[in-house]
Amino acid sequence: VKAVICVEGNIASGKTTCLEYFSKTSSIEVLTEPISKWRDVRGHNPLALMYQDPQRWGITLQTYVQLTMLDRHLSAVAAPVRMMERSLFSAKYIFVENLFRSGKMPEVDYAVLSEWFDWITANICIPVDLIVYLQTSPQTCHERLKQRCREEEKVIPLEYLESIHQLYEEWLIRRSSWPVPAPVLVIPADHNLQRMLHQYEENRAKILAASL
Ligand SMILES: Nc1ncnc2c1ncn2[C@@H]1O[C@H](COP(=O)(O)OP(=O)(O)O)[C@@H](O)[C@H]1O
Ligand SMILES: O=c1ccn([C@H]2C[C@H](O)[C@@H](COP(=O)(O)O)O2)c(=O)[nH]1
Repeated sequence: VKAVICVEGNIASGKTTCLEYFSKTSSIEVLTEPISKWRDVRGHNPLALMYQDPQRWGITLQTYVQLTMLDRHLSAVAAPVRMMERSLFSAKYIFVENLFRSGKMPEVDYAVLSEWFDWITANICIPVDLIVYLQTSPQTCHERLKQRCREEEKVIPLEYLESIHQLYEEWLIRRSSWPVPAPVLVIPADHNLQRMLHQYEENRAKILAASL
């Protein structure tokens, strides 16, 4: 039986580090976010453009994110357990929603993206068995983001991470915004690396149980 686990969390919450840890398990295959594609589609960088001018380029980035995430979800599974970074769902429920709610996405762009998303989810089966939510404070993410130093992300203020955090909490904890496609395992993720790895080990059985 194959299982799909999506690792969700704010920007720089530690998702890649978590996936890297579990990639050492032979029964687990890991799919990281297609961010290299978002930074280079035929020589263009829609991620950088979006941060520079979200009003103009938000729909461009999010259309491409939606395509590349769909491609990830539909790619052939090669191991008993698949762990992937984020999902088609968070692209829409967190990032598109954030652009729209903050007034940075025109209503018509939001409508077109929503029509696409609704069509995809109504016509294509996107199986998810478990969501692992790395729950952090926006301050922690802000510090880790500065430390990581991705060129495109230098313009991200703390307020942006606070909005993303609120949307994640509404979706996965308060469950007041959008449908949650799978059970949620919450892992507090403000701790240092050593403690985080220890917590991943403690949660290993629960995570792998998704494949039973
Ligand atoms: N528990 C931790 N404590 C301190 N720094 C961390 C921790 N986990 C990850 N980092 C660092 O924070 C940055 C963001 O982590 P990363 O795993 O890339 O997050 P994400 O994939 O969620 O954006 C990286 O520089 C990483 O080395
Ligand atoms: O739908 C999306 C998904 C991601 N992004 C942005 C947010 C970050 O700048 C990167 C992803 O980096 P992580 O460190 O893996 O969180 O891409 C977006 O704008 N829209």
